[in-house]
Amino acid sequence: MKQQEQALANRNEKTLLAVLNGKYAKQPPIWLMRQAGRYLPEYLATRKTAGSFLDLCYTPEFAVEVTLQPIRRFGFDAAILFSDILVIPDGLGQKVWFEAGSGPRLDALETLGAIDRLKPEGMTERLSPVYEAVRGLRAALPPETTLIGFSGAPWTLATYMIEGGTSKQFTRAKTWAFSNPDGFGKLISLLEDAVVAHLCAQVQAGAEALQIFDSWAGALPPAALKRWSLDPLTRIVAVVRERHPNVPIILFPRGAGEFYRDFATHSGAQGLSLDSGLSCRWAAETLDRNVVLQGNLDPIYLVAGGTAMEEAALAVLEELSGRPFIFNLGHGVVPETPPDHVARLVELVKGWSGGKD
Ligand SMILES: Cc1c2[nH]c(c1CCC(=O)O)Cc1[nH]c(c(CCC(=O)O)c1C)Cc1[nH]c(c(CCC(=O)O)c1C)Cc1[nH]c(c(C)c1CCC(=O)O)C2
Repeated sequence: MKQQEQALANRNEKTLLAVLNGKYAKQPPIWLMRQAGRYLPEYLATRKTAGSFLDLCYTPEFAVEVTLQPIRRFGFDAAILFSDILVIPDGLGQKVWFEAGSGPRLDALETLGAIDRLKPEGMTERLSPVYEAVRGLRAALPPETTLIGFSGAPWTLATYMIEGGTSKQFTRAKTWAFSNPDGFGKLISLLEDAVVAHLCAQVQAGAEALQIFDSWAGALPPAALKRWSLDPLTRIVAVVRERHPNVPIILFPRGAGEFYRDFATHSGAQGLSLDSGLSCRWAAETLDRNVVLQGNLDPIYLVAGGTAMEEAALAVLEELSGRPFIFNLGHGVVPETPPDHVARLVELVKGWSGGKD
């Protein structure tokens, strides 16, 4: 191939997809959880025009715009659809709203009987603006940028639905799970189907890779973590992969600790997103080499910036880059993050030359 054509082909190759399919890249691709959001002045401006947070999620034109903002600014290798995990309960007919300062609020499920009032039929129709945004993004994104669709995991969604919002102890959700596992299992099973439907609809609209967030996996003790996080996610991966064998799936079982080993060997996922609590060296040495690792800089290093951030990012690169790897944070970008620090991080990862040939 002539040099010019080769350069063009390389430019159009989606590095992140190639890595998720097991290809080693000397320089790892980079994207960040919550790369769109309140740390960007342009997000705050769009947010003001859009009305409520859910209006922003459900207006394809605005959702496309805020998804593209961090791509324009930083040239990340992937765009993650701008939406929220709580569109699933909203689409199931449970009331969801966002209050400034106190995070998401839901009309909590008070009894197991409330599960029967959820409306799984018609959910994807109600969420059609989300899929419309995915379609718009595929048309708007540069050819080298991978489009990631996402969903919350059944356990994490169940915590919000039962607690009525964010929780510290998860007393109500865990009490249901521990004292009436059969009844609680009905909710998890309904959510498994909803997650599969939501992910497949995103793929049909053009999502090229998927990430499932189990943000509160770490709140469960071992036997419950297996039953309510690992097992449902394994079933979801199997069904989605059967329908869409070429779409890689990344799981993020935040706080799952040594269970990351089981996620690597048993879930069937192509990628595993590491939280910041895990040692990169431990992960590199322990986790099955068939799974692509993603992570895991502590997001507060991005607030600190300077040499502290640079040294921590280099340590992640050095310890994880010997295998197919995607640079990311261990959790989402926080609103206090100066955008300049993000620019510096991207420059550092893109300019890194320590990877093995
Ligand atoms: C648990 C969870 C939620 N939402 C999400 C998770 C899983 C990841 C994680 O653990 O953080 C996932 C999520 N939420 C959002 C995205 C968009 C894509 C991206 O990552 O850029 C994604 C992938 C936008 C958002 N979701 C939310 C915002 C802030 C809302 C605003 O603009 O006022 C954004 C940009 C609101 C939200 N939504 C949720 C919470 C707890 C909050 C309030 C906390 C906060 O304010 O950061 C639920």
